[in-house]
Amino acid sequence: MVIYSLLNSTLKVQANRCFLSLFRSKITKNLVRSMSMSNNGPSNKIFNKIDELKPTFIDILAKAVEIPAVSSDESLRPMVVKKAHFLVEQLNELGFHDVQLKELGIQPPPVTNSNLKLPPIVLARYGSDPKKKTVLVYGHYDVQPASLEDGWDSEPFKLTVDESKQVLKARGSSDDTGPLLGWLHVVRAHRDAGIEFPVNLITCFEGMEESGSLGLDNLIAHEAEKYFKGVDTVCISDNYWLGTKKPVLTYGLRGCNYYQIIVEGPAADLHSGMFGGIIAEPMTDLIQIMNSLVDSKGKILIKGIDEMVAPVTEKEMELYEKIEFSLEELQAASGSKTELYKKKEDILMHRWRYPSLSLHGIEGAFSSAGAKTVIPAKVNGKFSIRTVPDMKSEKLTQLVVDHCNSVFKSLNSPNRCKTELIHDGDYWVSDPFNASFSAAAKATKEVYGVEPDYTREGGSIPITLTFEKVLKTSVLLLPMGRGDDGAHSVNEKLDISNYINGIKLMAAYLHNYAESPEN
Ligand SMILES: C[C@H](N)C(=O)N[C@@H](Cc1c[nH]cn1)C(=O)O
Ligand SMILES: [Zn+2]
Ligand SMILES: [Zn+2]
Repeated sequence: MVIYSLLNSTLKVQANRCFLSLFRSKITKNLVRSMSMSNNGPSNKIFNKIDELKPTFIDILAKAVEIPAVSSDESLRPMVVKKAHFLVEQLNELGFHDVQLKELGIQPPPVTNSNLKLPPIVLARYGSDPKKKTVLVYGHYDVQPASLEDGWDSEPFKLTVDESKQVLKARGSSDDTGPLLGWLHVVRAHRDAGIEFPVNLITCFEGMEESGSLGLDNLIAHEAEKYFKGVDTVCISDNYWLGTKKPVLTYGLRGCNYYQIIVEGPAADLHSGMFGGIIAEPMTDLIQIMNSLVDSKGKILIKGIDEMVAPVTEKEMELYEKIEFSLEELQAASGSKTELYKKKEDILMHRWRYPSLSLHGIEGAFSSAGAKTVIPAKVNGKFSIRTVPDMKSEKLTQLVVDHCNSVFKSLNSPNRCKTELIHDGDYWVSDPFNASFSAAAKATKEVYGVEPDYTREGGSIPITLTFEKVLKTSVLLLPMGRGDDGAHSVNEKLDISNYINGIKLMAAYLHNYAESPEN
């Protein structure tokens, strides 16, 4: 009744005036949606269709993961581009319109091939009804590297359907090819079931997320008033439940600053029998510097970082108490009992709201089997720092570079040393009680029968804050996979139930958001 009279008065205002302010047009859009969707929520019909389409969804995932779209491997860049084209085919087949591949130009240094093109952004629309809300869905089609030698039980770029465990195993199954395809499957299910799509959908799929989302900030700024004009909210499905049983909605991410320390000296790799003991070895210098960054308890040893971290508040402490968490599940996910903390609060805080520094590897070092007696001439040590409020990227980089330079200086080495930022991406923390989160909480109840937990994530999705700031919209993180999926690790998997229920969750979320009286 209230809705009707409000709607009537809004429509009268419309009739009496020749224009609509942005504010009024938003209210009208919401009320019209409330009315038309009220008897029509996410029906069993769409859920049944999603169940029916399960073999098709698995088939499409199999085709997608076969393309080794590793963004960090320059030699595989054509494969990343091939996967973008694969998505374009899918989008066209489903009836998306205005499908565009947006080029981002040449990859900035540090890069080996100075003419390397960044992979394109895949933009597409499904519907453009001014009476409907517009949801932008972001996902990434690039993946982390993977090879059998890393210890995979099966070929990483071939989907293994493990019937006994009911899982889909392949690189990208959970991060992020499976969830990205989920949005396309929601469209297919609506189309095949003959159900009207509840919102206008815009896709923004990138191929550089695993390598710092290079170029995407600029594209979002450029398209804010063009392709992305009118976006009411952004939804990202590119993270995971905290554990293996309870669905979650995520309202925070850590940022990531990725660095390399390059140490070089000799003109070429040398025989350690001939030169060992008589020249300064780059690797020896590098190890000293890397060893000075973090201790075995995870404490960052670079001065000035702790001072940048926002203090814990009492209110924040209460949030951790409510969250369901199992130490055993964490141990199963890591395949070990090597955790540094035992208490839930300590573990969650150190994953979500404190920075961490991880040493990733050394390019140029001997790393194969056998016992090669070589002195590497040039080595690049790679490490990253997960950032949290209120750390500032530029200040952090200054602290890191000063620290590495000072340690190198103390070695009195004749070698050359340079420390540089490879890429950075901001942390993000949001209000988890806006219309988008409410729609997702309702959807979670409808699909899983439970209220979700509200979590933050230790990982990073560099572009999240940009969407929020530049498009001036809310952003929701709606994960599909579980905490033990093995993203970035060996034998990455997505449970079949998470894949199918995740698609239902996306569908229910879009319907609920469309019906919501607010934006
Ligand atoms: C959480 C997301 N699925 C993810 O894996 N993000 C990467 C992004 C990244 C890569 N370099 C810096 N950030 C991550 O958190 O490692
Ligand atoms: Zn990832
Ligand atoms: Zn991801």
